[in-house]
Amino acid sequence: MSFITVRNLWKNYGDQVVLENLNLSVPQGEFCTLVGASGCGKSTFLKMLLGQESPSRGELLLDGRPFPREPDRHRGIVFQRYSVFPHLSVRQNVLMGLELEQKPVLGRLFGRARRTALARVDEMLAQVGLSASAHRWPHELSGGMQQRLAIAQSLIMRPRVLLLDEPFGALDPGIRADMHELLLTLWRETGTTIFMVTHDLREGFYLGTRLLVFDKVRNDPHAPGAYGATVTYDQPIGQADRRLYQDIEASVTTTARHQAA
Ligand SMILES: Nc1ncnc2c1ncn2[C@@H]1O[C@H](COP(=O)(O)OP(=O)(O)OP(=O)(O)O)[C@@H](O)[C@H]1O
Repeated sequence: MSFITVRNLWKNYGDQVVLENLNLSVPQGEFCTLVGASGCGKSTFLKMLLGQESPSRGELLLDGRPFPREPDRHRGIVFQRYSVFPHLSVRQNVLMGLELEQKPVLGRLFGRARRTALARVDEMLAQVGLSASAHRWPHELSGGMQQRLAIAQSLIMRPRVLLLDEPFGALDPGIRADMHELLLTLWRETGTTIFMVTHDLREGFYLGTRLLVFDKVRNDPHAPGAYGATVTYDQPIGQADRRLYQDIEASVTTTARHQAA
């Protein structure tokens, strides 16, 4: 059964076609990795899944119903940077979502409700290895720790869909490897459906259960905005071979060169 259905989806900004004719059917618990040349509309697609942007044409369905037009607790997002609140401690950053959910006006929990929420927060911090940093400020954390915090902040809300926009792009290779293992563990534990944008095809192959390549099939050098990108490869990972890897890398590089020209 399709959890997320994308049907004949288009997105334009003014005269510029960014995405054209996207069609996907994604079951619950899938880990989709999205790759493609810069400017191919990967982040725009995530923003539509989040409810921050709406499609120009076509359908986006969650459990067979139109996607909520506003971001909500069922969809979490982590960006490459700046996903956390700099003026809140680590613990408060993770607590805030629960407080706003339960007390949308006051934004604060008291008494037993607060103790229960804090117990959940502390458990989440332990899962991402940040227990010892609970009372620190985000600027006191390394890049990897900040991304752990951003992931904790999203997952505490138990989102049905987790959107990751190049979450490890700014991290050193060693830290990235640790983050990969952490993310895979959390994904297996929570069963959440993930869409993750990456510029690293290897990372896409390693983490995902399904690889989606965004690319332009048509290009008019005189009218660069006339055609948008679409999904050119939709590949279950595991059945992928070296030849496919090379084909995808070549097609993405060719489009990147066209965009830069
Ligand atoms: N709010 C907006 N208004 C107008 N144009 C936009 C807006 N958001 C994105 N675009 C344009 O849409 C195109 C796709 O942008 P998007 O950020 O989705 O690409 P991307 O594939 O995620 O790129 P990158 O890999 O560099 O992050 C770009 O040409 C961008 O300039």
